[in-house]
Order: sequence, then structure tokens, then C-alpha cells
Amino acid sequence: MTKVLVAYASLTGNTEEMAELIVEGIRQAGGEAVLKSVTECNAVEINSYEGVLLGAYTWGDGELPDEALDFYEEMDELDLTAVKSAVFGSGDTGYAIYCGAVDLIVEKLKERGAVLLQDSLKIEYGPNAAEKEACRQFGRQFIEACMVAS
Ligand SMILES: Cc1cc2nc3c(=O)[nH]c(=O)nc-3n(C[C@H](O)[C@H](O)[C@H](O)COP(=O)(O)O)c2cc1C
Repeated sequence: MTKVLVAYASLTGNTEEMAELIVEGIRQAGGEAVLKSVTECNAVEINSYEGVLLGAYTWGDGELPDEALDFYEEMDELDLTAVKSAVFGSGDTGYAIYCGAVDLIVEKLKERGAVLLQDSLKIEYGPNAAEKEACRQFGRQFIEACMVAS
């Protein structure tokens, strides 16, 4: 069974809700997911899984949340060549750089050699009914793409 890590940073619960829905989708598609806050895992754990989905809300002016910085910097030590990945997060379109943290994580994954299997999923605040289904679909699609790519 394809086993993936879903690691997220969430202050008020929006990105956490996305992560939980993505995990539902992964399980619907027959995959196995381990869900963790970035504060309770080290980026080196990525190499123990067949794929990784990283999520974060955006803080400051399009910045990463403080609690995600250790994880982000730990990725600098890793060779993530061919690691299957995707990124998601919540933001607010009222800010100049919408979901900037998502884009920063994408750039870091690419820099370390990871393969982005699908476009990032960005949602404003918490997911509405349609967006909840989009989160589940994001998880299902990731597992299906992992299976094709392996
Ligand atoms: C001080 C502050 C700065 C923020 N800066 C941004 C930003 O630059 N871009 C953005 O898209 N959202 C920004 N946001 C909005 C949050 O990312 C948004 O509320 C998100 O839903 C929080 O997710 P969470 O519930 O997972 O913590 C900011 C929010 C606060 C309070």
C-alpha cells in the first residue's frame, strides 16, 4: 500500500482541516497516510515515505509560519531527488501575496529535487462544501499519481 506523510502548519485550524480532508481522500483511494503537525516531525522523515504532502497557512507578508521554519530549513540538508510531493494551504486574498507560503514550499521542494505530482491547492480561510470535496480529490489524485509514477 502506498504510504505518504501529510505534514501541516495551522494556527486557527483551516490548514489542519484541509490536511484531514486530504487524508480522507488518500484513504478513499486505498492509500495510507500519516498526519502530523510540522512541529512534531523532522523533515528527514520525508525519506521514510513514498510521497509527501506539505501544507501551511501564510503569515506576515506572504511568509512561512514561524513554526514551519525548522522543517523548511531541515529540507536544505536533504536530497529529495524523485520524492513525490504536493503542497496545499490556506490564505486570505486580501493580502498582497496570496498563499505565499505554499509557493515558497514548492520552490524548496523543487530545489531539493522533489517531483511535484500536481498543482498546489490553495483555499481562502476554511474549506466550504465544494472545497472540502476538492481537498479529498487532491488526496485521491495524489495517491493515484503515486501509483502511476512508481
Ligand atoms: C498577521 C497575519 C498575516 C497574514 N498574511 C497573509 C498573507 O500574506 N497571505 C495570505 O494569503 N494570507 C495571510 N494571512 C491569512 C491566513 O493565512 C489565513 O487566515 C489562514 O486561513 C490561516 O490558516 P490556519 O487556520 O491554518 O492557521 C495572514 C493572517 C494574519 C493574521
